[in-house]
Amino acid sequence: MLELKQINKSFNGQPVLVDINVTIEDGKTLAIVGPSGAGKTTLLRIISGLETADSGTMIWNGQPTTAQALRKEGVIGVVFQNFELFPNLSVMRNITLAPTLQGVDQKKADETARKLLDRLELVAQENAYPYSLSGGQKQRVAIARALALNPQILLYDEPTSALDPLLRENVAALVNQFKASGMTQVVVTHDMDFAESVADTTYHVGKGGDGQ
Ligand SMILES: Nc1ncnc2c1ncn2[C@@H]1O[C@H](COP(=O)(O)OP(=O)(O)OP(=O)(O)O)[C@@H](O)[C@H]1O
Repeated sequence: MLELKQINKSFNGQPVLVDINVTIEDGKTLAIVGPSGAGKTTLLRIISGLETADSGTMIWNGQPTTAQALRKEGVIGVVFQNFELFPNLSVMRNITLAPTLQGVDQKKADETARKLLDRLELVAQENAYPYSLSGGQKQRVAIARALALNPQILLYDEPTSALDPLLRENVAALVNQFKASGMTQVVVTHDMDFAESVADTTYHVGKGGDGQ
């Protein structure tokens, strides 16, 4: 369980997040919702260690920690809004690059990647380059890449916004499939229908007070 307590963040003197208290429960899906500009992405970036809070604490399984420490330990995986795939690498290499940089041998990394490609229906795309993939395929590669590092919490930033609306149900099915296998997930979205279709708990950013 990851707890965020009294998180505050301002940009240029403008408060964006004020006293945020949120708990990410093991095996559950938390949706972080709120209007545009409310600070959803900022909160996700703080949880994933890409942004630093001005104040507040994080507690991981009862122990005080920092997002940077969690990131270093590989606790958190992130699926970015625009997927952020490496354009000059094949699907396979996109998935295996980080594990091999972390010391996993190439053969083992390839083996893990092939299992993920199979699970995410990307076997035929193994040698393809990102430019040739559909939006849904790019997103599944981004998910496979995050899962290759075996994170304990998977965060998604606006997973439906870069996709054809018809694919929304596919993403929801995938998130729910991961939940069934025990994954802890956090989904940042402004899409309330999507949030409802995946979330065990919904946290409202930008309403003031404790939105959980
Ligand atoms: N690096 C930054 N420097 C300055 N201001 C920032 C920075 N990042 C975010 N902001 C500001 O913080 C506020 C919240 O932004 P954020 O992207 O977290 O909102 P959001 O709820 O995710 O919005 P959207 O749904 O439109 O993506 C906005 O006013 C934004 O301009």
